[in-house]
Amino acid sequence: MENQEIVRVDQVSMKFSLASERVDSFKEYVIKTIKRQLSYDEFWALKDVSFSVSRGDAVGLVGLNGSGKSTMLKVIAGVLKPTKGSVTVGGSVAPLIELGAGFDMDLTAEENVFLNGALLGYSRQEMERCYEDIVDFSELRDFMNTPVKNFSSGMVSRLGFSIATIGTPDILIVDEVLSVGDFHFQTKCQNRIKEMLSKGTTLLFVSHSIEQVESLCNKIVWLEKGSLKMFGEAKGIAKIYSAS
Ligand SMILES: Nc1ncnc2c1ncn2[C@@H]1O[C@H](COP(=O)(O)OP(=O)(O)OP(=O)(O)O)[C@@H](O)[C@H]1O
Repeated sequence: MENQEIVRVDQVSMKFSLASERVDSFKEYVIKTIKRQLSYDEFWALKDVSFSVSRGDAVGLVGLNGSGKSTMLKVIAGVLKPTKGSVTVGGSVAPLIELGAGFDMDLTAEENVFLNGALLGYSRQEMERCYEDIVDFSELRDFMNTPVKNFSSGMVSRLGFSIATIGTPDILIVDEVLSVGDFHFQTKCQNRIKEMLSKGTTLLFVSHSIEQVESLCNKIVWLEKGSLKMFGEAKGIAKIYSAS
């Protein structure tokens, strides 16, 4: 990797196998599997995608539904292993993907702060130091003793975002989280991301709002049906994308 390069995506392709026929029961599934009667369609969600991200860049991933944006982020976050190609990442990664996915819904919000912190690799002491900040930022002080199963999806996301952004990671991966929560909280999240950017964090960001991408990002990766359509300076690409 070159000095300033922090993420390199090199000829990445990702294949999913989809069952091409309907199976109505588990029994039928087992029988068909044993008899090798199940057939699968191959689906390439990413096709030979390459780009490189420099330290401090804020990269917006844009494209229509199903173009492969979330899959790309998951491959970079290491959640999915690419079928072909490779991804090289030169720093710590905080993935804000499916916020609250690590929560235990039966536990209270407070218990989940410590559980989620542990999942993100923080010690109990570190989490105790950050606890007040998390409660403040989430604006959920009155609900910290409530089981998370009673939270609305917006509240779950607020808590998840507040925990996931306590540190200053080298790379922040944000998938659509800014589209949840109300306008007031979206603005707060956007400001926190800007703060992290000003401290040198590199951002990879999926949003359906080209305005949001333009406001946060200096580079754009435009995906179309799994292929890279354009990659480069945000301003120019945003104009072409908006007009398309
Ligand atoms: N685990 C999976 N198994 C099978 N197919 C999948 C899986 N994950 C994604 N896909 C398929 O891959 C394609 C790309 O999905 P992806 O979620 O990356 O698109 P996206 O650009 O993020 O879409 P959206 O804008 O709707 O969020 C879609 O057709 C989707 O159905």
